[in-house]
Amino acid sequence: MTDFSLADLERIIATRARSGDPESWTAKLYEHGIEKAAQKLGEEAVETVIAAVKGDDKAIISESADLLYHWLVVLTIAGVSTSDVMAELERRTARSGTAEKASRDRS
Ligand SMILES: N=c1c2ncn([C@@H]3O[C@H](COP(=O)(O)OP(=O)(O)OP(=O)(O)O)[C@@H](O)[C@H]3O)c2ncn1[C@@H]1O[C@H](COP(=O)(O)O)[C@@H](O)[C@H]1O
Repeated sequence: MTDFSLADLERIIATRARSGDPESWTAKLYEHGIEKAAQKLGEEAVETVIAAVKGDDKAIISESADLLYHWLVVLTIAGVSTSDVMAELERRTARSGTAEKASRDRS
């Protein structure tokens, strides 16, 4: 069990993104812009899917960490915060996913 949260990593990423440190992967992605960061996010998503399909728990953990890190970098560059996403997820707790999909299919 750990106390480390996505909000903690989000704060680290925000600082590192603007650090200008040549050793920082976060700064490198930030300087390249949203397309490069989004491309890395997509690659890590695919690697997570492959790990899941293989049933490789160790790889699922490692690829999920890569995925969440790159997701946070994309959010940072886009100027969207995790609390915006959490507010949307909280809003969705009011009804089930299948009910939500059914309401969209009717409209
Ligand atoms: N959590 C991460 C994190 N996860 C992944 N990565 C980097 O993301 C890059 C992924 O690149 P690649 O796709 O080439 O790597 P890969 O997928 O492992 O390689 P392949 O499987 O494709 O061969 C690597 O350089 C990883 O080191 C991360 N870089 C940084 N962080 C966090 O961000 C903080 C700041 O990092 P810097 O900005 O680098 O100082 C760190 O202290 C960490 O807390």
